[in-house]
Amino acid sequence: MITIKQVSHHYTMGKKAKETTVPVLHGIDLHVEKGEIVSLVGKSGSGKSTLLHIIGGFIQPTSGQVVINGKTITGWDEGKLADFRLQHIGYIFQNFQLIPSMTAAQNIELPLILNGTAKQERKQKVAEILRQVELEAYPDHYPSELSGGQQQRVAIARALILDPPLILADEPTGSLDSDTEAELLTLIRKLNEQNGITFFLITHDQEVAAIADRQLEIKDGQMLKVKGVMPV
Ligand SMILES: Nc1ncnc2c1ncn2[C@@H]1O[C@H](COP(=O)(O)OP(=O)(O)OP(=O)(O)O)[C@@H](O)[C@H]1O
Repeated sequence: MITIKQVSHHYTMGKKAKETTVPVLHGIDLHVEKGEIVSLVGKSGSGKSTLLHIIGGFIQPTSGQVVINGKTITGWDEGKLADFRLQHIGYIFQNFQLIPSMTAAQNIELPLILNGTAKQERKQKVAEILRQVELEAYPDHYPSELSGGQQQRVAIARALILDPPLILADEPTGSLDSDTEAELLTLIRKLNEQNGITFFLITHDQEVAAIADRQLEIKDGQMLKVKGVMPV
């Protein structure tokens, strides 16, 4: 599902004459099988988010190759990447990133509008996914009228609505208390087992890392050690 070959990345900062480079990732190799849950842990600044953004095609690596669901996305233009993301990748973020002026149902419906799904089918799919994340009683609530856990379930429903085979999550439980976190982890496991969705999760949290089939650790931009099998 994800193959990363010798990916390195540095950011460039400052004005042209005084540019400095910030090296972040160094020769990363990584392979995630379809249907796996893989977690990535590492200290702040170790390069986790940069790697996630590279996997999602938001950042082109300085060197190396990224293959997602059989497609080598390295070097693609933004339009092609945006289409690819819509079909293949769902995102979940720590701060949910819901649109505050839209209800739960409207937030979830948005990707369906973007991909041109007809209205009746949209309504049907939103109702179905609201059931799956156990929010059928809250379609008309705005994000500010929902708890943190409910907001994150709306975000998960939005990530799932186009049936992507892969979900990338950046600290998905970072804003939740421990009970809500446990509920969310159960939901992730259920979605993995029932729908076969592959999850790649960045986390600081051992509870989250523990639900993964495999746990990767990054230190100073290099893959450190792997619980289970080797990353490639
Ligand atoms: N746009 C940018 N320009 C310059 N440097 C950046 C940029 N984004 C990140 N960095 C630097 O790259 C390094 C890795 O950042 P990254 O966000 O990938 O780390 P992280 O492991 O996700 O950290 P955290 O756990 O704190 O979110 C850091 O030193 C950061 O300052």
